[in-house]
Amino acid sequence: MVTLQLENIGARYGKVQVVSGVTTPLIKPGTVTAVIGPNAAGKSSLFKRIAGLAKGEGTVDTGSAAKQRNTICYMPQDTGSTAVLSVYESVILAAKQGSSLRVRDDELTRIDGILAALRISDLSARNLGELSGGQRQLVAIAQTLVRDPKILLMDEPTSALDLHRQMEVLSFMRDIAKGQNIIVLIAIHDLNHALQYCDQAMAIRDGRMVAFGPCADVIDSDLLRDVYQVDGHVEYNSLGHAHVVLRGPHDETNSRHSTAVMHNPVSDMSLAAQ
Ligand SMILES: Nc1ncnc2c1ncn2[C@@H]1O[C@H](COP(=O)(O)OP(=O)(O)OP(=O)(O)O)[C@@H](O)[C@H]1O
Repeated sequence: MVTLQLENIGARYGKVQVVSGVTTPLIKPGTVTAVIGPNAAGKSSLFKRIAGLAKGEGTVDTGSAAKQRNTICYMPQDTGSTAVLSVYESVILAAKQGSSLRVRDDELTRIDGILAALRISDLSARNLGELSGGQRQLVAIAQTLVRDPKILLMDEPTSALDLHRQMEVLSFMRDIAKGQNIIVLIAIHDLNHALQYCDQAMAIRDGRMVAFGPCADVIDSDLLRDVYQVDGHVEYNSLGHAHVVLRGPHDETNSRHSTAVMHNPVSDMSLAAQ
């Protein structure tokens, strides 16, 4: 069974340390975790470190999936490609990465299924260079999914998508996590989407994890103020769905609040582990 646990994870570029001391509780299969935090907080760097693409200290424990092929797949934020390939060719190459180039019928069926689920089958014969930003992002999602990862790290996978597609893709990712019993981590700026589609949230600020737990516990007015420097709160609508209501940028000079981060990552983690 795949699990994910980070122990004292750091990430650095050369001598510059950008992530430090990230320790999580055991992340279970079948869950979607939102990785949230402001620009330059270290979300992408943490993903790269987990995927082995950035240097740094600490241990990434993936449970019994450790030795399987494609245990961890990272879908980067920048999905631009200038390769002279059709969409279908690029997805086949992604599926065959690191193995024989012979493509079996069942693999083609699986690729067709993923393209259909993302509603991009009609793009199959198009060249990558001719696609819109949103279309390229959907192809990148397909390229990641066909590798059949056990742990999927998606860096702002919906940033170029229209509202309908954003909801469709996030709902699809949640279904895949539950249906295939895999672990999905999504770096995301839209806190309402995190509340709606993710089971739990990890908040990063200045390269450190400042909270981890169920979304409704992590995303609150303290987090908005201390991590995002905005004033606001979380409300529940008649369907019981939580959503963030923002009042505006937090003005420190008019505030009697402390700027200390209110979440205690350790107590939040114990809450998450219950
Ligand atoms: N290749 C690199 N070389 C040097 N510094 C880098 C590199 N990539 C990122 N950084 C720095 O690491 C810090 C964290 O960046 P990172 O991309 O991890 O943040 P992020 O939380 O994903 O931000 P965003 O929400 O803006 O995408 C930033 O200060 C950034 O400038």
